[in-house]
Amino acid sequence: MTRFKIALAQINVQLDKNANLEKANEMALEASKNGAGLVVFPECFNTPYDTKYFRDYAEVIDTSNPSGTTLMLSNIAKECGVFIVGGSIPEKDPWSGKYFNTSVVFDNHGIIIAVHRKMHLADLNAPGRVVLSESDVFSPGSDITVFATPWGNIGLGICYDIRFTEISLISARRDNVIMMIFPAAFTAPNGQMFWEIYVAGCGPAQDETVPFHSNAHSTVVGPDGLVVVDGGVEEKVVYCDIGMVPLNLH
Ligand SMILES: NC(=O)CC(=O)C(=O)O
Repeated sequence: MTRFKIALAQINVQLDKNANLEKANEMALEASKNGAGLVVFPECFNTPYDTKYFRDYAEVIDTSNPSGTTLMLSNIAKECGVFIVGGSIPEKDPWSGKYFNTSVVFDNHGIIIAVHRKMHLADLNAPGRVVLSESDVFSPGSDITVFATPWGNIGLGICYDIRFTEISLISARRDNVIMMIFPAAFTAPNGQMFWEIYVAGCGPAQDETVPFHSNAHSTVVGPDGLVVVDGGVEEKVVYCDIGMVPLNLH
């Protein structure tokens, strides 16, 4: 895989849409100066994440004649020479009158190369923490989205979509993606459950004398993405104390 740097612009989203757009511009410029080839914004990066704002902040997304936030992102991508995954914005479809939670992707010339409408809407009911139903406003999208980059194909979902692993599986198997990107506005602590997990893989030992040449290297990767244990190639039991890498409990 060709190497590239991704930048995740963790904007502190404000009520003022223009302030959010200016911040996006500023962070993309900084990211491109720091060598990023791809910049990602959060879910609803131009709108406070609350159903009471979605209709008022919604914009039409006309891919052949971009305007508003979409035009601004296109210009940033062009000026900075970076690919942009435009987080998501509330979209109003002028034909159906429906609203969608939509991510627009741009190449480094500012051309729109993908549009993803969130397929799985977050209807959250945790009294005292969060009670919010996206489906009060948004309609679900229907398509799995993959876009091509110089580094390989990349799959795209929005926040709650991550819970439905079929999206990632189909993108990996059908479109051979090198990575999945999920702009998100996870509530705490839900995000932690989806982004900070241990993964363990256990393979057979290597044996040069048989036709099947196993990779071996049974591995545990921690929630920080670092390899905690690599079992090498010999036959052995590989142990790992799970919980050694603390979850990030902010
Ligand atoms: N924005 C979301 O989709 C929120 C979500 O999924 C959560 O659990 O929080």
